[in-house]
Amino acid sequence: MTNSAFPSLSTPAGPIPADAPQWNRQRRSQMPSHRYRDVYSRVDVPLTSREWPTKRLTAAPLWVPVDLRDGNQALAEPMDPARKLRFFELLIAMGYKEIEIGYPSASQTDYDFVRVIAEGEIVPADVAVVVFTPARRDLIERTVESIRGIRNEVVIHMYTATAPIWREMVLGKGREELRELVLAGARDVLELAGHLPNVRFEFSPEVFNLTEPDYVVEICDAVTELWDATPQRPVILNLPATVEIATPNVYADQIEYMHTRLARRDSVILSVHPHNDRGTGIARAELAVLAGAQRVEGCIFGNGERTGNVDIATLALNLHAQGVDPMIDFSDIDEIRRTVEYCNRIEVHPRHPYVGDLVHTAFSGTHQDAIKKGFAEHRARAAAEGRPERHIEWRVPYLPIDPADLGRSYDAVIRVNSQSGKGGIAYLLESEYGIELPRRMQIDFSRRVQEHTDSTGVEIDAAGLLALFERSYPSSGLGATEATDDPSLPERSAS
Ligand SMILES: CC(=O)SCCNC(=O)CCNC(=O)[C@H](O)C(C)(C)COP(=O)(O)OP(=O)(O)OC[C@H]1O[C@@H](n2cnc3c(N)ncnc32)[C@H](O)[C@@H]1OP(=O)(O)O
Ligand SMILES: CC(C)C(=O)C(=O)O
Repeated sequence: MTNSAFPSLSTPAGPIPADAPQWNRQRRSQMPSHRYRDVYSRVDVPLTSREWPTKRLTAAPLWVPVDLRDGNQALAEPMDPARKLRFFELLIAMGYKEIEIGYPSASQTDYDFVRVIAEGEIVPADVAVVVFTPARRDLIERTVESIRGIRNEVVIHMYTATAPIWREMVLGKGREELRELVLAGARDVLELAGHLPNVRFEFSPEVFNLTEPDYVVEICDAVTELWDATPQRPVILNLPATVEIATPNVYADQIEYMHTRLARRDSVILSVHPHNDRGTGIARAELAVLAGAQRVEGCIFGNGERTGNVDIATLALNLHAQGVDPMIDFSDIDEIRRTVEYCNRIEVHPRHPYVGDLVHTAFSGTHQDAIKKGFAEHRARAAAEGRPERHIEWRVPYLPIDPADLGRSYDAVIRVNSQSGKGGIAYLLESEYGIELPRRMQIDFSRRVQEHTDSTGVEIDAAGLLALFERSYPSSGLGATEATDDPSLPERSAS
């Protein structure tokens, strides 16, 4: 049966599943879901008991932004040198201590940028830079050549896909041959850069999340042995969810499996690199840290191939919102966003966590009412405690963090349309014009605002509210003039 409004869609015509509860009348759809297999039939997830669900996030992991490599390789127009430099300077200013700066064998631009880092004086001494390479000798040579002269710590990050489909379809190798390819690459890295005292190594078994667990432990252990990982010169093992394929708890199980089985564990920095194909990159990274990950690679605001890399700004601010220092400075999030948008030439969505234009805004009446009461309580409590408002505990309903922590004002916290109520309208008039409406008048005026916004269908700003107010109550004498002492009419407060 076709749906007249949406002719290309057909109403599901299949049966209601036999085991569906009485209250659920959904029918089987026409979607060809039988074409896909669940994760449990694609990869063994052998953990039977787990510690991670009982753990808590109490400290920030080491954040490693990969915007200049993984983010960059996803852009229709990769960053030019000026954009790369601007992005890099932003990352330094925010406080990142390890930054992936590129894939020097990919293009002359990437190579030249590494040379800019090598030859300039722009990297603080306590910042390590990461360069990325596949396990191919020619490309490893080019990578090592690119870092010559860098005095900072450098991480050479080598990757090879290890999952069966990639092994067979892309690289044309069996398990043993692939192991040999990885070890040959690792030997090349060691031969060409092992003598450089400021260089450390990282290995990523790409598509870790679809690789047989015993095999990935075997490969990783072979690599850490070859590179002779020690606590003084630890090796980073980075376990990517290159393409998300399962619920985040499965990834947490996979990470805990590795965390508890890897050899030389005290000489390994366990790192994760989630993507966001299922929209669960954040959850994946958070659960992975519970499961033993110490380092997280991602992109600020989640740029990256397909649906992006995990968003390390959201991850960090999730910690902040739990009272944990994110170790990265987001106190001017709009400046960060402007720079990221300029460099990536991609806009940040208005609903993007923490940074979107609308994420600190309530249009709906009951939420506005709660926020208004929350602000009043906040101010009163600060006064009662004799402490600045910015220092006391934040408890305002519907605002998970204080927008001021991110350098934002409260201007857009309440915006009025037909979904709004008297609390929000009163808040705007009071905060913008110092007009305090008595409750009876709030009720009356909000009815008039409702009529107005219902008929126009659009938002009304504070100036529009004031004009409507003056038209509605000409005898109030407010607006540009004096407050009245008639108790049924509003007062203009001293502020
Ligand atoms: C998950 C990730 O983000 S991985 C990073 C992906 N990023 C990029 O690819 C961006 C930069 N890449 C590039 O500029 C180019 O791909 C280059 C310069 C690295 C290589 O270019 P080319 O030599 O033209 O090779 P091409 O791009 O076709 O790569 C495929 C070849 O590399 C091999 N390969 C792929 N990954 C790896 C690896 N990690 N280690 C060794 N070989 C690999 C493939 O088997 C294939 O070999 P074949 O040609 O013998 O079949
Ligand atoms: C190779 C790794 C680090 C990666 O970029 C990925 O798997 O997405």
